[in-house]
Amino acid sequence: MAAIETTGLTKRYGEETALEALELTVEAGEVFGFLGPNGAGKTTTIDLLLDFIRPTEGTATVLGYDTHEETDAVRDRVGILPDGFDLWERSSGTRHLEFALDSKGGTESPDALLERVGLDLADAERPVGDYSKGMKQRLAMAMALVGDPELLVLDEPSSGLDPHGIRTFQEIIREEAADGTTVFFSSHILGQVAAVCDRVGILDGGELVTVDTIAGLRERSGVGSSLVVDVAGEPSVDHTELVDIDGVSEVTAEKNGRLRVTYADPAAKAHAIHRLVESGTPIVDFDIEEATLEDLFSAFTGVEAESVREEKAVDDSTVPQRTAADGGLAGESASAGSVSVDEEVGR
Ligand SMILES: Nc1ncnc2c1ncn2[C@@H]1O[C@H](COP(=O)(O)OP(=O)(O)OP(=O)(O)O)[C@@H](O)[C@H]1O
Repeated sequence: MAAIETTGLTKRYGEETALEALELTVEAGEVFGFLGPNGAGKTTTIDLLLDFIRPTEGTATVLGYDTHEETDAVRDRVGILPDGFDLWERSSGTRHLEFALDSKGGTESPDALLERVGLDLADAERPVGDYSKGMKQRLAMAMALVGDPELLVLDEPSSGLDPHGIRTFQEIIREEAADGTTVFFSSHILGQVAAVCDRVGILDGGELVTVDTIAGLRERSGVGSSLVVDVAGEPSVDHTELVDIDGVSEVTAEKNGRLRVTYADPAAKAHAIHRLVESGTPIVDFDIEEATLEDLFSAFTGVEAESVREEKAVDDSTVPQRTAADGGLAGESASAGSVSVDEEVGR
């Protein structure tokens, strides 16, 4: 059974199409990265999967349950770290976790969860209004992990985290995946997606542009990797001899006797080295420069990777507020939400 399956999933806001006929299958046990520039439709997709908003057309199932007809069954089994979640500023981190454990019937120890996300136990006693963005993000991750979810949905999980926090989150994702949990996460930070994902989907302008493994994206993007060879003196082989090798797309001589052989087919690099050695070219050193995920992203979306890191400016006014206080699964009723943790616990 697929962990996530969407059929023709579409969301329009008046004339604006946020998501166009999404056909996506995420297999159980996969770590799936959802990439896209600002406004691509990533959060819209996640909101639809969790029934925070309703589709204009199409359907989706999560863990085999219809997202709209069987919302409770979905939310019971999914841990979510939403984008732009709200916390109750006057309540402590521990109180938030206890609330999440109560709502989901989780049996984990709050201290163990806090330790896992790297949140100091003393800090957990302070009101979250005093927390930095990264500390809030760690708390929200701890809440997402409550109840040993079958699927983790993480919207921009590394937002506000320092490098150590990013490594901690990557470790958690790997541990969860090793435990059989499916992980679906959106990100702008392309390197982080490459570090943990089995497959990547690239969304652009509400449309799914491609889905593949990183290796598959490399192959299909046409963005070549390069063999960079340092030569003492002049190469004893003509450029055209190297360009003629199957899979080599370009050969350029750079300064300081450096030769750059760009190839789409990895087998071509061995042939190029062989040809250079055969010709008696004095090779001092060589290196491989792989096409980066940023290159691939630009190839598929036409958007430079830097620009996708800009802060988002989206009018969320008609989107129900998500809260992380029950694992981000408060949904429309709680989010309309007037019930705070303080009220809930009678303080
Ligand atoms: N409530 C809304 N009303 C009108 N348009 C909306 C609303 N929510 C989202 N949109 C539009 O839908 C499109 C997709 O937005 P979405 O938030 O899903 O993008 P995203 O990929 O998550 O972007 P980001 O990376 O910036 O968070 C955008 O063009 C956005 O302006």
